[in-house]
Amino acid sequence: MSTTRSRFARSGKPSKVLVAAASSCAAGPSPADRNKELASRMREALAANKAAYKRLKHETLLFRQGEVSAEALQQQFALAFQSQASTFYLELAELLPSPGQRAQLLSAASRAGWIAPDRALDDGEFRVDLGGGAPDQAVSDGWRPLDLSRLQAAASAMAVEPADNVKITSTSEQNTPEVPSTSGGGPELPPGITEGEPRPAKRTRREKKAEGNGRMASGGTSVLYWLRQDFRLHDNPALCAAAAAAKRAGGKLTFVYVCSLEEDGDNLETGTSWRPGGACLVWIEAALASMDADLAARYGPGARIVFRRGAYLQELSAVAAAVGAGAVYYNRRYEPAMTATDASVAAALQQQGLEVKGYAGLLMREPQEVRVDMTGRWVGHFGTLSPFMRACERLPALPKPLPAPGSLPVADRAPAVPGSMPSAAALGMVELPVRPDGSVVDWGQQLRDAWDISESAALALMEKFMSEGLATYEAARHFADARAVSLLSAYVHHGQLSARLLAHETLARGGRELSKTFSRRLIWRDLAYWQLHHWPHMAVRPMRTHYSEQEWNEDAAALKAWQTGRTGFPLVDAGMRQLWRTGWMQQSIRMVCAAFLTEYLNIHWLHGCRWFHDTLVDGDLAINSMMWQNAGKSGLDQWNFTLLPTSSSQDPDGAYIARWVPELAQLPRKWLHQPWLAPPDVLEAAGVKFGAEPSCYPSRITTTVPQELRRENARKIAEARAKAPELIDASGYDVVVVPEGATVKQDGSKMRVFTKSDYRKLLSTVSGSPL
Ligand SMILES: Cc1cc2nc3c(=O)[nH]c(=O)nc-3n(C[C@H](O)[C@H](O)[C@H](O)COP(=O)(O)OP(=O)(O)OC[C@H]3O[C@@H](n4cnc5c(N)ncnc54)[C@H](O)[C@@H]3O)c2cc1C
Repeated sequence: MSTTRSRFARSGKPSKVLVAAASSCAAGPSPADRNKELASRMREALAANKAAYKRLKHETLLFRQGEVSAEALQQQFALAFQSQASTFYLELAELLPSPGQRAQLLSAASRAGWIAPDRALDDGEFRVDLGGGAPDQAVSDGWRPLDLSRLQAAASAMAVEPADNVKITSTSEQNTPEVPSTSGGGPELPPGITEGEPRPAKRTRREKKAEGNGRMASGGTSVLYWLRQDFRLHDNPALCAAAAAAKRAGGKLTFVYVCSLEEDGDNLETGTSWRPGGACLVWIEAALASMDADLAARYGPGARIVFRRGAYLQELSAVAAAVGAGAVYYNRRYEPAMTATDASVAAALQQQGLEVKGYAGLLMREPQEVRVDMTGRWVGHFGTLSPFMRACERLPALPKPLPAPGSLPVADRAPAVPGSMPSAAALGMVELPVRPDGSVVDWGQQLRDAWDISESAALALMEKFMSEGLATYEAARHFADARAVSLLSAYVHHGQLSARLLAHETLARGGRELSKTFSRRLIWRDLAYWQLHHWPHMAVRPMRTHYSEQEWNEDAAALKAWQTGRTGFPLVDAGMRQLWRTGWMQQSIRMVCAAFLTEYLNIHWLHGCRWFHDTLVDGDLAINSMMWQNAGKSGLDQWNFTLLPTSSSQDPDGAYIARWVPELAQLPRKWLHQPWLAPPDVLEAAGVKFGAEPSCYPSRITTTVPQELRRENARKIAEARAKAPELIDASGYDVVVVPEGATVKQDGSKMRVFTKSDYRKLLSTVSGSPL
């Protein structure tokens, strides 16, 4: 423990070095107001440092109590230190008046490892000058550590005043901390580093020597590209970097996929993370098969994927040894179990002498990058989209998406690694029940029939949406038949479509003007990951902690009816049947089904969350948990609208119901949403019979008036809230304890979250005390 403390003691100091650097930079020709601004930024940085220190003290205490592992604690230390330094440097650079000064500062920061090398490049004109080669080459150049003399040459070529008066204290010589290296792609990278190489660890003499001849420290020349949730060639930062590294070292690139579900999360019953559900596994298997074929067709047989089943570490080590790899590259994942797994695998591989590098390829903004600021102008409640969006806007612009590599340094022949499986299907990740007669029930076929699971299909669908759907999204996105939505969620979730590419395309095609809502959808996605990062238990525990006291119904029969689409409420049943058959539902229908379970049946949102996780092809721990928490009213947001299962606005002509609930297909549209109201002769003419037999449409599982059911649910929420007055503010709003690091200013403080007005009013009735 003392080592960790001393690490922080050293890493907590660099603000002094930064201050020295900053003041010498500011002492140049900058006007007085720049200095003022600089001083205030520095004060903020120092305050943030203090908050980080408090947080680390708390984490250390938890470590002593055995609640936090040594590894997690070390990561916290590394993050706290790096994030302060990185943010500070980047902000400081913005304030400097001349490109020469900026370049010097960023370059020094990059050499010291405080910011990613590509940030140093990202400074306007310099990027142009240094990225002058062929597109692939420019990309790979961009990832290399910078050489200051090259920057200075570039500056003088552009006749930029060399900033001689600026004396920058390079922290690399003075104060390189011995924090655990995150170059292993651990989850925690500093804000501001959205992609590129993580901060390099202090290089050994052997490594420095190896760099001279382009070889990796281990002596291997080849690179493993570890595929996970990034089944694509376009805009794939880890792939571009891996290819460039292998080219530099004169080695080959090998693609490897390891199936180790056990290490990706717990099973559905327990724990904070759930391994991918059944529908997602079907998708992954097909995505791997399609990518394997694409790779071979485009780059030759040497690009075929090596399929392994077993523990990540063991399998990656075995493949690395077999192909002579000295490095493993991958795009990061963000679910709690996955980040923990990745960090420990990376650390162990590094111990074996392999270079391990993680990149940001799944989200637009990595969760640890965004800090919400609730102190300025009020734009919305904590945890909702607006403050999060504002925090994202303060970050550097998103880098442009990368093209698919034109060529890859792969072997001439398909890799033959003993112990590998011949195909994705042979990994056996999808469990298929066997009938008594021995035949296999391939339930995944209906999903494969419903979707073209390939990168090319994702790109084609995006193009179709851009040219046909985007313009109508705003007005027609709520229709159940998905006439105006993109249908891209599963492709985005599994990394077959880059979120960053989708965002860039949307912007380029006038998305902001055509649909404010669609332009924000991917920010919602990042918000979900930000929530999961700060509330790692959000898949299993209410984020408003006092809601865990809520009394729910335990009604297995009702739950089963909901899952199988036999509730007797046609819109709910249509949605749940579509989910089972295709693994997908349009958002409003997901909301109708979710609200039906929680508000009308008063069944715990966790049951719904689990079912969706297992049956959705886009089943995403972060988004699914966020949406179900909100449906269950215990999330940071509460749905403040009524979704009646009998409403016809999502399916005005009843075609959606008729498609998925064929028992009602002949019923006139007027009665489709509430068939129990249809006169007997109409029912008879349409051939509709109510009953439990499969040929009949089920009778309603509840005949209580929906409004009364909702009132009852609200009463139960009020009772739970009344037990925790300390978590309710004077105006009746719930408060949550804000996790450290989630905001710019608030660390560990209590913050008000949006609370429906009827819940606020009801509370005083239940608790008997005026608010
Ligand atoms: C109870 C419930 C559970 C959900 N579970 C998931 C899930 O597990 N995985 C999932 O991807 N979406 C989930 N959603 C969000 C949303 O319903 C789907 O993303 C959307 O319906 C997918 O269709 P689309 O691609 O046509 O979306 P579009 O409307 O075209 O949106 C484009 C993209 O934006 C993202 N997006 C859209 N809505 C949201 C949202 N509310 N939050 C975060 N990102 C969003 C998705 O990546 C989507 O592909 C859930 C919604 C509800 C109400």
